[in-house]
Amino acid sequence: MLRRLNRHPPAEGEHVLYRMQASQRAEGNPALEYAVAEANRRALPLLVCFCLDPRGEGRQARHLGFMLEGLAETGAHLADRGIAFLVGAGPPHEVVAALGEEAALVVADRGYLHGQAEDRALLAERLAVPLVEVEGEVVVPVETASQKEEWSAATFRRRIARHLEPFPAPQAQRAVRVRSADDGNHETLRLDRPDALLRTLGAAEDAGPAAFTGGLTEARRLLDRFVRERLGRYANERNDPNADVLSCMSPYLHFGQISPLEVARRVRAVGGTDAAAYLEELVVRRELSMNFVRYNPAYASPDCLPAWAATTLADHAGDPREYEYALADLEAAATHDPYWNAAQRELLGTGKMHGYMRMYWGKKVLEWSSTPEEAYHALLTLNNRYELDGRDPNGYAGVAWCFGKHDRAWKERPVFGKVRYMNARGLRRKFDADRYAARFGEE
Ligand SMILES: Cc1cc2nc3c(=O)[nH]c(=O)nc-3n(C[C@H](O)[C@H](O)[C@H](O)COP(=O)(O)OP(=O)(O)OC[C@H]3O[C@@H](n4cnc5c(N)ncnc54)[C@H](O)[C@@H]3O)c2cc1C
Repeated sequence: MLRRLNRHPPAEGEHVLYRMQASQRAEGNPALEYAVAEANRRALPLLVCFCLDPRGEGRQARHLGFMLEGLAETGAHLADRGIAFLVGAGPPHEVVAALGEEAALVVADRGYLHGQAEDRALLAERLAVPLVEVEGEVVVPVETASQKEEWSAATFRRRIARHLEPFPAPQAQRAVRVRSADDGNHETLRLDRPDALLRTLGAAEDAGPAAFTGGLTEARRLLDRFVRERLGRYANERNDPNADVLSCMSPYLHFGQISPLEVARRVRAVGGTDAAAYLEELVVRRELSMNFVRYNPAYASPDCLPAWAATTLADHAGDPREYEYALADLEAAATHDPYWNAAQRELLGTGKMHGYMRMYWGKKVLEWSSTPEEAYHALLTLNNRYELDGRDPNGYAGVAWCFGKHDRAWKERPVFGKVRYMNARGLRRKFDADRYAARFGEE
């Protein structure tokens, strides 16, 4: 999906500029391919720029390190294609606007969070040339799938299904007509010295590195392993954290290091129940999250909740809590619950908590906080600080789900009201929770 973000007439210029933000890859990237086509049409070189923004609050070295690994590979792939990759530091609308002064056209990709949309709006204002946005982080463009906020996965599934047959085609890759990779005319930060960059960006180092290496090559290696060794058990075992059947695509999707369409097509080619269960998560659930942040301006607070959930939580706001923990206790995995602590330790140690435990983890914080607002804040803080895939539409939707979003009312009970409840007994029924607790037990 293409969208003009300002009304400037076509401009003469020395190059076409692609401002890479959400789609941090040189393959399967619709914004990049559109920019190549536009540069070729004008017989101009294409420059790709990426902006490291030191204003990013509370970002951990683990996120930035993973991102820089991916960007280094992307830079090398772009160079192979004859395209210069310029990395700058500073507020994006300033860095990109400066490079855009001599551009005939600026192209942007599309992230859905408020900060990303605001960046593009500021850039559209600053530039004196046309700015075009190209959507590439979804299988079905968000406004094509639905024109409004969807109530649940069931309502969204029906809408998006109409656009999945025939299944969207992969992005064709074009050669550039005019090379820019070796003109040496532009300044760029060196990605081969990530430590220096992390210092420049003021990244916090509380968490230590995550257990994943960034970049498309690693994403494809994991995807390949998933399809060969794990997909066949996905439908039955994806809710068992001891089974190790997940794809681990979320960090790579979050940073746009692999195309969601590439992942979807690879799995779909296998077919069968397991592939269908996976596509339900990757396409329906993930793109429902994009729908949520696109259409619900309050996605980062309990104000986003449906009326029934807000009402029932308010009705039970005064219920006594059996346990109450402050953010610091939660962060330190210092609760009375060995399963919850194990989940928090998995997160701290690896940068990725198992998906099934994320639900339990969120529900318990709601149960153990003095107010739903405090619980909401604690969950988003921990999720965004430690999950490698945090600060993502999926994270906002996942936290909101713990408070009733995209869900229905259940039997009423203390603290939760009619919001779905989870307990340790339920975990033990589903899988060997003690084995999981031992795996991520205290040292
Ligand atoms: C409280 C809570 C917080 C969460 N925070 C995040 C987050 O910050 N970032 C994030 O990407 N996901 C988040 N999720 C959703 C989900 O848990 C993760 O996407 C999944 O565990 C990632 O691991 P994977 O790639 O190995 O998953 P797989 O099971 O292999 O799934 C493949 C892909 O499908 C998508 N997917 C899977 N489950 C969901 C889901 N429930 N909702 C939406 N998309 C899904 C993801 O893109 C994932 O990469 C959260 C869920 C909850 C309940």
